[in-house]
Amino acid sequence: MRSADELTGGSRTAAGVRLDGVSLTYRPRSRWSRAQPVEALRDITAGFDAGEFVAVVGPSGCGKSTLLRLVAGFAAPTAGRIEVGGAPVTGPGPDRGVVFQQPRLFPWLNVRRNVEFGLRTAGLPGPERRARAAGLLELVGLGDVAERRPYELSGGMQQRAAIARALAPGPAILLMDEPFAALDALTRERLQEELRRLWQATGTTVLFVTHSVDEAVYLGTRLIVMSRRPGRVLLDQPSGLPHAPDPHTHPDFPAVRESVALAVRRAAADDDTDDVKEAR
Ligand SMILES: Nc1ncnc2c1ncn2[C@@H]1O[C@H](COP(=O)(O)OP(=O)(O)OP(=O)(O)O)[C@@H](O)[C@H]1O
Repeated sequence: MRSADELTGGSRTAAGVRLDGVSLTYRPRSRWSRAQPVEALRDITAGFDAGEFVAVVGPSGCGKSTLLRLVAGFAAPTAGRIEVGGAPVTGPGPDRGVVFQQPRLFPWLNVRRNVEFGLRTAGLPGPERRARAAGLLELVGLGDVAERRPYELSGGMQQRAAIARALAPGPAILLMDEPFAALDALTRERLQEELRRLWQATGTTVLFVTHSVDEAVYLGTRLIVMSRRPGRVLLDQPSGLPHAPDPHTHPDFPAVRESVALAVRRAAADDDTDDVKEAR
């Protein structure tokens, strides 16, 4: 049995995240555009410890993906500061692995080569690359299909491959943007369970965006509820549920889920937001 370090590269330990007064307003790219600026996030301050599983929920359009993109370094905040592992985020980096709603695998590469991709660009020698990819594919249950192309896999298998690819460089934090939203209910449940197991095995920090309160409470050790746009943090609490064996079976699960669901309902009903003001 390989250790978690061997499987994930072991090059980095999990990192904490710090957001200080983070705001982002999307502005039209061209000065000739008639589109209005969109204030997506306003003054977000939060800190997440290394190894936490942070689940972010909130109404549609409240800025969840934007928050993830900022931590990933795909965009820069209009105001405020973001640090991962104590270092300011100035762009994307191998310390942050990203998994999107769609697997976005390279169709011209087989599954193994997809997982090896980041390791190849990082210059890892062939044998080490192959060993690490094989270990990760085993861990996500794809050992048997390593030589197949993405189109030959089901949606759930493709998403497992995307998770293995994101984990391959040994990221200090895994950023996941509704990774199971496009899957059928049964596959989604299975992958949630597997992700919990992977998180426990690798100890990496996870920032996970979802629409599902149940999924957030099942997976998250830390629960964040965002307001309607411009997104602010309405609720930030530890889940308080032990994550083994299965949080679903814990007697407090329904109460925690209800408190988060209530905060989401309040956020969605809040009509004192810019979206609603603009619509008036
Ligand atoms: N590139 C962009 N240019 C302009 N506005 C944008 C851009 N990307 C997102 N927005 C707007 O910013 C707001 C936040 O978007 P974001 O995708 O972060 O929300 P979300 O909470 O992830 O939404 P959903 O839950 O529906 O996926 C939305 O009003 C969206 O329309």
